[in-house]
Amino acid sequence: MLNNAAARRAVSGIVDPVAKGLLRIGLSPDAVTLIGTVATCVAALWFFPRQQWVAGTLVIAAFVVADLLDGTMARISGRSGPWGAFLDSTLDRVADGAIFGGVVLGLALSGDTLSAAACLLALVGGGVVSYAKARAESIGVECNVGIAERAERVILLLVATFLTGLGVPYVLPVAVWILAGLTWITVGQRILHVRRQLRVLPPEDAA
Ligand SMILES: CCCCCCCC/C=C\CCCCCCCC(=O)OC[C@H](COP(=O)(O)O[C@@H]1[C@H](O)[C@H](OP(=O)(O)O)[C@@H](O)[C@H](O)[C@H]1O)OC(=O)CCCCCCC/C=C\CCCCCCCC
Ligand SMILES: Nc1ccn([C@@H]2O[C@H](COP(=O)(O)O)[C@@H](O)[C@H]2O)c(=O)n1
Ligand SMILES: [Mg+2]
Ligand SMILES: [Mg+2]
Repeated sequence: MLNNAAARRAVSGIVDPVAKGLLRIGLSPDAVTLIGTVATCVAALWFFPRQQWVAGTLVIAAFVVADLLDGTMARISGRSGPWGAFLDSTLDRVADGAIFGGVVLGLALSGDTLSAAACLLALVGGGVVSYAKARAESIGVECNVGIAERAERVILLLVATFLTGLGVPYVLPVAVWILAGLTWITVGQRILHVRRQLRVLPPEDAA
């Protein structure tokens, strides 16, 4: 839903100048992908298991935007390519594992094992959502569909962790169940989408 041209245009006024600045100081798109992932993982696995929700959210939010910056840097500098696409997508899965895994640990260690289980369901579902897209693309089918793509999943979880840190009750347990539901609905949407596309494609085009 958010991974579209309109959403990207809306943030480009901030993202583009920052991307140009990072290129000017000599950082490469790959370095930003890597730094963003490592910093996100360290922050998620340090703050969230300790239930330091506000600090964790703010640090992760600062570094997860590296995912918007790296592609912009690659495009501006004419370095977009299959290697960068592979690295970006693969490291997204690592960052998601750390963010959602950190929340699973935080919830479980606080004694809320039911919410921890819901968050685990959302984590596994998120992996399946992304796998479905990668596998669809490998057989020649575009699969940019679904109610809860990565941007929605990350933003919903981070808003919930932030509000929880501010003391708003029930928001994280409710959010992780909603996330688990929306994520698995997205799995279903992608499976149906691929099925429909393969029905309209001649067999030789769906390799
Ligand atoms: C009550 C209010 C409290 C507020 C508390 C603070 C909460 C903070 C919440 C959010 C802030 C952080 C927002 C960060 C958003 C980044 C999300 C993101 O993942 O963006 C990347 C996304 C897709 O990028 P890719 O193409 O690189 O990734 C693809 C994706 O992983 C696919 O996964 P799937 O969907 O299948 O599961 C893979 O399949 C695919 O392989 C992979 O390539 O990009 C977008 O979606 C673009 C639009 C995002 C718009 C987000 C709006 C962000 C809002 C605020 C950001 C502010 C920007 C400021 C920049 C400052 C720079 C220093
Ligand atoms: N290190 C990188 C990261 C990304 N790319 C290219 O950008 C595309 C993703 O763009 P986002 O704005 O969603 O990050 C990706 O498909 C690559 O083409 C790159 O080249 N190098
Ligand atoms: Mg990116
Ligand atoms: Mg990425």
